[in-house]
Amino acid sequence: MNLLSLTNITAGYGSAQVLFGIDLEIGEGEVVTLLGRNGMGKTTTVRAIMGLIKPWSGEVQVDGKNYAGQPPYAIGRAGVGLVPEGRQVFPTLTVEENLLAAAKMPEGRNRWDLTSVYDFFPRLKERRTHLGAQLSGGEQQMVAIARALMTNPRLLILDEATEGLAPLIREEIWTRLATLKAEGEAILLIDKNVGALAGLADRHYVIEKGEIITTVTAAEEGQAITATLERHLHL
Ligand SMILES: Nc1ncnc2c1ncn2[C@@H]1O[C@H](COP(=O)(O)OP(=O)(O)OP(=O)(O)O)[C@@H](O)[C@H]1O
Repeated sequence: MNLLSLTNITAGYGSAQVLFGIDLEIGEGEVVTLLGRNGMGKTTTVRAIMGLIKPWSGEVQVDGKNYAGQPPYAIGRAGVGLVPEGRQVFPTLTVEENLLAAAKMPEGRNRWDLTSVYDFFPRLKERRTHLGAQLSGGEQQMVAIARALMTNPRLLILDEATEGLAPLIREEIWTRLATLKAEGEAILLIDKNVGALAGLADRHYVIEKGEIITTVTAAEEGQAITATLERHLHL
């Protein structure tokens, strides 16, 4: 059974339809991307998964149970953690307060706590008493990821995790994600860039105008994966 399975999701804002039947699956420990140019419906798909908007139709299943239309805490409790677009770190809370605000240890899942996220991101330990507003973009991104990890998710969803970051910090984030993958964490990466993701992910979904137009499997494409993805993305 899939960890997450989207079936024929349609959704939009007001009367404007944005998603036209999204099908997407993620298995335990799989790393999958959702790639597409600006405005194609990536963030809307994430919002539909997380219960931040109500899908017009279709199912959002976790372990075969449908959560479509349920509030965000329900999908969170089921084991899905989000690193939102724009990071959304609380500016007037310290790093540590940001992390503790999210902390959760659902039954049987206790990999992450303050100590282990500080081991994972030593920079955050150094900055633990600094306010969110005082952090660099890269540090804020680390807080956003660490905060999602503090919920001990089985599936981590990252919406444009490295947008606007300097290349070196971007590399560091990808390295951390590769470590999570090696530990068996399932990850859904949303992005516009294919370069770094091509090597990290098992499978790629390409979204265009609210529909998945193709699925590309890393194993099948081998070295040619970046070129294949760029062709599908019309880059
Ligand atoms: N809150 C909103 N209200 C109305 N329309 C919205 C809202 N959010 C997004 N849209 C519209 O929905 C469409 C898809 O947007 P979405 O943010 O899902 O795209 P995206 O693929 O994530 O792109 P980006 O990379 O620019 O974030 C766009 O036409 C956008 O203008």
